Amino acid sequence: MEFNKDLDKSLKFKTTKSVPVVPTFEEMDLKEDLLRGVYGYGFEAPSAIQSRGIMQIISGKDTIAQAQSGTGKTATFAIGMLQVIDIKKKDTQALVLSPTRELAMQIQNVVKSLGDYMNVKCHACTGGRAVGDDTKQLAKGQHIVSGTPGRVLDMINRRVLNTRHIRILVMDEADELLGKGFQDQISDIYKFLPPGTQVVVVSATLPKSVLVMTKKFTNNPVKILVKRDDITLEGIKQYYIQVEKEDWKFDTLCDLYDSLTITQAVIFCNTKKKVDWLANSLRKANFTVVSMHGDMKQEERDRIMNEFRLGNSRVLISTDVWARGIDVQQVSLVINYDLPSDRESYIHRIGRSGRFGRRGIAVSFVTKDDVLTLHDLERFYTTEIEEMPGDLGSIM
Ligand SMILES: Nc1ncnc2c1ncn2[C@@H]1O[C@H](COP(=O)(O)OP(=O)(O)OP(=O)(O)O)[C@@H](O)[C@H]1O
Repeated sequence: MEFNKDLDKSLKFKTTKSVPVVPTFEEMDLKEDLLRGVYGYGFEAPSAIQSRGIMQIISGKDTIAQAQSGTGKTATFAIGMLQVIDIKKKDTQALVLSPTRELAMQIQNVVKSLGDYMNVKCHACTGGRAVGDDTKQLAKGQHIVSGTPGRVLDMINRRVLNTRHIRILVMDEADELLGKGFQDQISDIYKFLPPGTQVVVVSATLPKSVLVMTKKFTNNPVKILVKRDDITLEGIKQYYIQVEKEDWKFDTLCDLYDSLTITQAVIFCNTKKKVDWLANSLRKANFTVVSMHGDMKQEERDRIMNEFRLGNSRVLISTDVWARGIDVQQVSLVINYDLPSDRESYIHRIGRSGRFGRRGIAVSFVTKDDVLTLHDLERFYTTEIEEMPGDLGSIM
């Protein structure tokens, strides 16, 4: 009996008591050139997760950091890493893993910007590019590597990425990385890291099954967690539109098009094929859209990302390759043309809007078959998804 009780206790996950809140960046005692980088990037005060997480990471403790979408998790681990690396040494001292190439590159950019005055070298090590380029870049010495699991593992196996001096591993979107698709690669990479490597686990969603799994990688971690009913953001209003059947979605979307272009919008479909079909159909109907998914060549993906980030294209259609982490502040509207197939994806998708306190709107198209899934989302996150009032333009 005793044993079971203990096991039960060990499976309870709660935010660690006594995680201090540090209200300003000055009080974090950061290196001067890092602090300059933080202000230079335009940050004035730390967000909730930054006030709690940065110092824990700097202290060297394994850290599980959960916070709502768009609330500054990237800078939490970026500032943490930049503070602890020794810039005088050329070795790779920190490794960040994330599930998509675009996210790994975005993280590289954030690290380089925050670490600009430190002259940090940070390389994005992602699939879809020439291996030779990685080899060249890594040979120059990179303090921090931000990559996708497959390419990172490949570079380690080829002895191009030396793991001997790595002291911190960040798993961004950790629940995705520890899911079926990446689990084995993550375990393989982990085996190459020096014993005692500090592990930082980050995501907006951390289901219990994943928290259980983190036990394999972490040692008595500090936990900063969000209760399930606090995961959805007040600033993102959630609506649904009931459509009789699948065929009606297209006309519904066409009716909304003008509102989509007021700022920028992302439309999610569940398959690559459907993304292609929807993009082509909209273009045939004379609407301007761009699309992106994992079967496209990397140069094409890069081009679309650039155009979208610049605001030159306003409506992007994509798969869940775009669901996590991607930060384009001008996105204020997310459409689920298809409802996502899991609860976590819903949170990540709608979180592409409403970045850092901005307002966002999420609209899900719901057929009769989806009604139960929609109710499940409402119940699970204790949130309200209302029927969309007539005119989207009027609520934007
Ligand atoms: N302290 C800050 N002050 C002002 N802006 C900030 C601050 N921290 C982060 N931001 C901005 O907030 C936006 C969202 O940050 P970030 O992408 O790190 O969110 P996230 O928590 O990782 O979200 P997601 O769960 O979607 O990955 C970014 O544009 C970032 O530059």
